[in-house]
Amino acid sequence: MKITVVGAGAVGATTADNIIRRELAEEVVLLDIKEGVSEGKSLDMYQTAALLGFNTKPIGSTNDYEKTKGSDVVVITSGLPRKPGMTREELIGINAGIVKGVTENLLKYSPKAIVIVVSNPMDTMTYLALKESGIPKKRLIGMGGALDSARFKTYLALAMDVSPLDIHGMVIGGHGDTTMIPLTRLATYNGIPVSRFLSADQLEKVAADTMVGGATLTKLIGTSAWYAPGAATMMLVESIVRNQKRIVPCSVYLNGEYGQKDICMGVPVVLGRSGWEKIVNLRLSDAEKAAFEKSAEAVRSMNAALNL
Ligand SMILES: NC(=O)C1=CN([C@@H]2O[C@H](COP(=O)(O)OP(=O)(O)OC[C@H]3O[C@@H](n4cnc5c(N)ncnc54)[C@H](O)[C@@H]3O)[C@@H](O)[C@H]2O)C=CC1
Ligand SMILES: O=C([O-])CC(=O)C(=O)O
Repeated sequence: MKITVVGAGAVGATTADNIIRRELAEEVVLLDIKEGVSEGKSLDMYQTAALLGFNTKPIGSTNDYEKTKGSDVVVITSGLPRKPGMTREELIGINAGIVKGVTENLLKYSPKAIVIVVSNPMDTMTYLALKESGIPKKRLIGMGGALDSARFKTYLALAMDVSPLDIHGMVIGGHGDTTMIPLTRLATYNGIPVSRFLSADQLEKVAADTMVGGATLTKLIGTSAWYAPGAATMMLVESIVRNQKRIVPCSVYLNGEYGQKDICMGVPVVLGRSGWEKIVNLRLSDAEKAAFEKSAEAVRSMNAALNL
C-alpha cells in the first residue's frame, strides 16, 4: 500500500504523521512545492519510528510527482488556510487553481488512486476535482463531515461531562460555517438519545458551536486547525485501506440522492477498499430536509463561481 499526501503544511504533515504511526501503508509520500520542507518533515517523522515503534516509511518530495507513482490513496491538502474573520469560501480564488493542478499531476502518476480532498472550500474543491479529472465518482471523497462530526461529539461530551467515545452523532450538509447540519435528533450516548440528558437550549448551543467549530479555532490560533483535521483525514484513509466499511459523512457526488443532483456535499457513506461504496439514506425530518436544501443552494452558488 502506498499513500501520498500533497501539502506538507499543518494539515498535510499531521495527516501523514497519523498515517505512518498507524502503519496504514508501507510508504507515505509527502509532497509540497516549498523546497526541502516535505523532505525535512518526513525525516523528522521517521526519527520518531524508533521511539514510537512503527515501520511505515515517510518520503519527502519537492514537487516531484514521479515519487508519488502508483499510490493507492492520495490526499490533497495543498492550499491556503483562512485567517481569523475569513470564511472558507473566500479561499476559492487561489485554492481552485492549486487543487486543479495538483489533481491533474496526481492522476497522471496514480490513475487508479482514491482521491481525498481536504483543501477549502472543500465541497467546491471536491466538485472541481471531479469535473476536471473525470475520475469515477466513487473514488472521490471530500473530507469535512468526519471532522465536523468529531467536533459535534466533543461538544456533546463536554456538555454532558462524559467520554466522547460514548457519543455517536453525525454532521451532514456542506462544510461551511452556515451550511453544516448537526443531526442532534439522531445523536446518542451509547444508544440513548442525547435529548434525555441535555435541554433543547443546550442542544441548540452544541449545534451552533459545532457549526462555527473551525472559525472558533481559527480565531484562537490565528490560522485554521490541524490536529483534528489530520486525525479525521487519517480515519478516512484507515477505513479505506483496511476495508473497514465505516459509515462516515463525506462530501460525495450526488445524483438524485437526498434530492440533489450534480453537487458534492456531505452525506453518510460506507468507506471501503474501493472508495465510497454506498450512500446511506437517512430518513430526515422535514426541518432537516429543508436545512439540507438550503445548504445545497449555498454550495451550488459557490460551485457556480468556478465557471466550469
Ligand atoms: N476540509 C477540512 O475539514 C479542512 C480543510 N482545511 C484546509 O486545508 C488546507 C491546508 O491547510 P493548512 O495545512 O493549515 O495550510 P498550510 O498553509 O499549513 O499548508 C498548505 C501547504 O500547501 C502547500 N502548497 C501550496 N500550493 C501547493 C501546490 N501547488 N503543490 C503542493 N503544495 C502546495 C504550501 O506550500 C503549504 O505547505 C487549507 O485550504 C485549509 O482551509 C483545513 C482544515 C480542515
Ligand atoms: O476552519 C477552517 O477554515 C478549516 C476547516 O475547514 C476546519 O477546521 O473545519
